[in-house]
Amino acid sequence: MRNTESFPYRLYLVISEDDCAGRDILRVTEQAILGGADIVQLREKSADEGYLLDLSIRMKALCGLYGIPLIINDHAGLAAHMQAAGVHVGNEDASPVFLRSQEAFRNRIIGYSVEATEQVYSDKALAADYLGISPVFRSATKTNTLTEWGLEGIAQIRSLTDKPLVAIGNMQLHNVRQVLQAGADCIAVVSAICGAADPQRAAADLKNEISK
Ligand SMILES: Cc1ncc(COP(=O)(O)OP(=O)(O)O)c(N)n1
Ligand SMILES: Cc1ncsc1CCOP(=O)(O)O
Ligand SMILES: [Mg+2]
Repeated sequence: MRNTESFPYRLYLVISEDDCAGRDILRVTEQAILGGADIVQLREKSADEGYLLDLSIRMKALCGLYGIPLIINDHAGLAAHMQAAGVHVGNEDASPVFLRSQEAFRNRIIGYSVEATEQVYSDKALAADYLGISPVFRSATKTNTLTEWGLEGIAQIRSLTDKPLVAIGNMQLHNVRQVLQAGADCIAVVSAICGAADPQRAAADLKNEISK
């Protein structure tokens, strides 16, 4: 049986200030939540430490108002320090095995990106709460990627693990149905929400498609 009880989320907003087309990141996040995003990841790749801490605290307060978990990308120390719901790490980041051994992460969500088949049944994947299928389709938002998994890749990963699977990479209204049918549990989105003229509407349309 798939283990989605520990990770019941279906629409995952991944966001940075740069993704918001000049709009306020907190406002875009709130609109996405109002539209149906049920988990949020702050993914700032180049913000300085002090600024990132301040922004994460404001994001956590906003998410807290709606009972939405905040995941911090890459920065495990920051996630623990500010008591975020969890951290997302890839293959260049802290290992999920190491993080899980730390008291601070025993009860926090750890997400891990899978970029190659052998990673799906690795110790890192076993230690994680969900696996990011990274990327499902090529995306202009993140270009330093390895495998474009496609629908066949999702089905292959599904056959190898019961971990909750988060599909990321060019997730759009027209492909989420097939992505879920192929075996993903959750859809993670940057540009289709953050770059939309109406982020709330875009999130609501995606959530509606996911919930069909
Ligand atoms: C949900 C989700 N899946 C995959 C990623 C990618 O993480 P990573 O491979 O560490 O790359 P960066 O995001 O750090 O550039 C993600 N962030 N979220
Ligand atoms: C962070 C990340 N990890 C794999 S693809 C990607 C970017 C997804 O962005 P978009 O939803 O705009 O394609
Ligand atoms: Mg990373």
